[in-house]
Amino acid sequence: MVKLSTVILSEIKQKTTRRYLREGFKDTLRIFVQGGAGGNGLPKFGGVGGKGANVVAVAKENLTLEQVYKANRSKRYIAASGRHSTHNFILGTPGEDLKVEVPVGVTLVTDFGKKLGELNEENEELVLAKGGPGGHPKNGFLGVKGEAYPVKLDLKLIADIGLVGFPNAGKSTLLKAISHAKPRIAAYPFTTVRPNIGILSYKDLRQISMADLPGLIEGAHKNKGMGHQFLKHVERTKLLLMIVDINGFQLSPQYPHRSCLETIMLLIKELEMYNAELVKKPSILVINKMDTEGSIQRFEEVKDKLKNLKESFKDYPSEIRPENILKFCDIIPVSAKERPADVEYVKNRLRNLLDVLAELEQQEQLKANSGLYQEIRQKISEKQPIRV
Ligand SMILES: Nc1nc2c(ncn2[C@@H]2O[C@H](COP(=O)(O)OP(=O)(O)OP(=O)(O)O)[C@@H](O)[C@H]2O)c(=O)[nH]1
Repeated sequence: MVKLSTVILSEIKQKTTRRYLREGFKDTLRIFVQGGAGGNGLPKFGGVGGKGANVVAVAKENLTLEQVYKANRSKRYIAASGRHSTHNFILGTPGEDLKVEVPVGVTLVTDFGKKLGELNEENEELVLAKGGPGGHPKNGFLGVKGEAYPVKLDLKLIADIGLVGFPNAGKSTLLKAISHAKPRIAAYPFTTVRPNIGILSYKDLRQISMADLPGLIEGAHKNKGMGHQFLKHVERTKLLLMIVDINGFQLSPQYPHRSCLETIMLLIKELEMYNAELVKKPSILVINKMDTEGSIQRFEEVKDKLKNLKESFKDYPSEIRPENILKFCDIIPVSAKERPADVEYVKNRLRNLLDVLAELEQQEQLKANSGLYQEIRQKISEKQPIRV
């Protein structure tokens, strides 16, 4: 009996939710920064006070926001003041800058929404708060206070490709298959949240990174589920890989079942609601689960509709219809789970597309114009398969 119920339960239990979807997701950290005060001058001798130190952020690979937090739980970074001018040291010594190590990929924004900058390279530095000048004749020999305000550290993943799709579309399956089970877990903040990054390796040693960005569901723009939290990571990817199940999608029994075409429409809508710029990114559409029963017929039915999305979407109500139409550089039916050759083909096309984009970027042609997708499509078709 116990054995029977275990079997039944294991049948019912399809898969557990990903850990980072169950637990809270945090990829920002708010800190307080204060530049050091300038030292006072010495009017009697015309002495100038030392300048207050700056608070400087320094980018470090493999550092997480959690580590930043653990290194200083008070989250306060107050730089040293400059020394006062004295009889012995007429020129006060300036304070030594306070360096705050932060993860590569961080954007730094003040509470007033002012973007201080982003740090995308190892050891890149950014002054967060300037120290005040020392006291001198023009300020009455009184040292000035340093800048002080809270700063938000906002971490965005940097990957070449952003993999987006509704739950169960097969994102993890594809990522695992395409990166040959070498998924590297991103050094990511607050450890409970770890969007996966897979590395696609090619015979010529080229490596391409792909981030699996889960949590997107229908209605995410109304803050359903994880809302749009993960979509910010798409902003920094060079191309989008959208994946849908040929059989469509149903979030739960309370939600309507969406066909494959509707799923594509809703995905584009969600991207657009987050940031209309996202739908201008070069994208490839992967239609997954082509091994399932009836999939070939379903694909035949939808194939032509995918060629003209604008026309195919026009009769849907505006709440679910996107305003912008994403133009796919390629549409690929696959079985991520059952057919390694399909996965290899996708891997090839991604490489082709990234190569074409790099060429176009070099020629500074990558401007949003209607003929561009035609050109990209043509160029990737001319590319030879790459040995993967
Ligand atoms: N038949 C079939 N099943 C697949 C295929 N790809 C994925 N699946 C199955 O679909 C289910 C969901 O796959 P996942 O890779 O976890 O999907 P996901 O998009 O990462 O889902 P979330 O983790 O919810 O975001 C799993 O049971 C997979 O085994 C496929 O090509 N064919």
